[in-house]
Amino acid sequence: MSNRTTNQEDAAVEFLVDKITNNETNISQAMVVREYRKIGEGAFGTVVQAQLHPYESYTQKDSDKWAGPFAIKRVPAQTEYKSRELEILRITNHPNVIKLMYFFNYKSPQDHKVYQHLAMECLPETLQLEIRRFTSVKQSLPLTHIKIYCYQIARAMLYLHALGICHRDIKPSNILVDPKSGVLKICDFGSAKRLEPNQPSVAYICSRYYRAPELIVGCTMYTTQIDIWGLGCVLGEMFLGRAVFQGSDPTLQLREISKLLGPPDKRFIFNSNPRYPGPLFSKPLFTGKVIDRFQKVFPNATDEGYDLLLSVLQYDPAKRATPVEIMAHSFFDELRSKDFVWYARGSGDVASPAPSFFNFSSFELDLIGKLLPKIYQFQQ
Ligand SMILES: Nc1ncnc2c1ncn2[C@@H]1O[C@H](COP(=O)(O)OP(=O)(O)OP(=O)(O)O)[C@@H](O)[C@H]1O
Repeated sequence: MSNRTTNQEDAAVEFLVDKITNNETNISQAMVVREYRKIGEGAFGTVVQAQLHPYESYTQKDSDKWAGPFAIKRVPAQTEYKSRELEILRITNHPNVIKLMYFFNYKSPQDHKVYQHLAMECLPETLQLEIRRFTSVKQSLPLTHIKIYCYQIARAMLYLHALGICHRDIKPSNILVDPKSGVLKICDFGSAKRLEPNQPSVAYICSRYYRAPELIVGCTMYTTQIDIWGLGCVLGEMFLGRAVFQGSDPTLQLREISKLLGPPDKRFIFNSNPRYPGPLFSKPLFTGKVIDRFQKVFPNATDEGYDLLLSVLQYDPAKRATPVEIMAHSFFDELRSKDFVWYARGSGDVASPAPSFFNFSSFELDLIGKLLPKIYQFQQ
């Protein structure tokens, strides 16, 4: 076959790649790639839906050997920044983290540049789209959906953070969901990094609305707790239907945060970055208690919801709840009930099977430790 052909029947593009590596077996072989739908476009790459076929049996056109569908992310190869994504996806293996199935490099016949391709399992939607679907009809996500999604984000973070991996770009468009099964997986490890203790990292990371306050003031010695701030922003967005802190420029982002949390403590700013040159926003922008402010901003969040939001949206990263504390929070007690039922979007009044929330690996059990009876209380 020619290197790149267009199949008229379904307008798919097919091309042969000499060496495609299976992430699980590490075995490489020649395969035909059939790309048939663009599903995402980011700052760095394109994501297409595709299938793969071993080249050796390719002539049996209608054989059942087409594997997929996969989501193939294509980014320019050999930039130090992007090679981390492959490195990280090669070592991660968790129900709430997107799984890498195959990877390969391929020289584009258009611009003759080499692109790295990551073929991942494909989920139907992003959390961003799911939130929008409800806001477009002036609703917010049902409370049970908010719980199952937030719990799975925390579970992914427990795993990633224990490996030292900080995602650094948590936001609803980097969270994939299957609204039929309720399964959630974190994707886009293009900004992720293994943080080493006492090693600085760039502060200019993470999308503006989801940036932790320490990043806004230029802290370079941050921890994986910046992802917990992102979780708090995503949780708030699920209640609200729109991003909670929408700063119109990077420094005004801190002002938006202070409208909900009150002014940042000067010590917090100094500890984050003693040379922070920006505005301190030390004047209170509302009167009354912070909890009253939360109740006003998130009228439908429930008492447990306020408590969880307050525990994660903390200026001081050391005071922010950890992933295991979040998983054990009473906000998720409904999920632990043996009578738990939920109704997937579009399922009418037919109850849907719940995703597996508690199928912990021994690695996770070690991390959970003493909190296991709290996380798993009603099922024992
Ligand atoms: N495994 C997947 N399954 C389904 N859709 C996916 C998958 N991976 C990515 N996408 C889609 O492609 C979009 C872009 O992917 P990704 O965020 O990894 O790329 P990016 O270039 O880093 O984007 P950005 O610059 O917006 O962060 C996602 O928002 C999502 O819509």
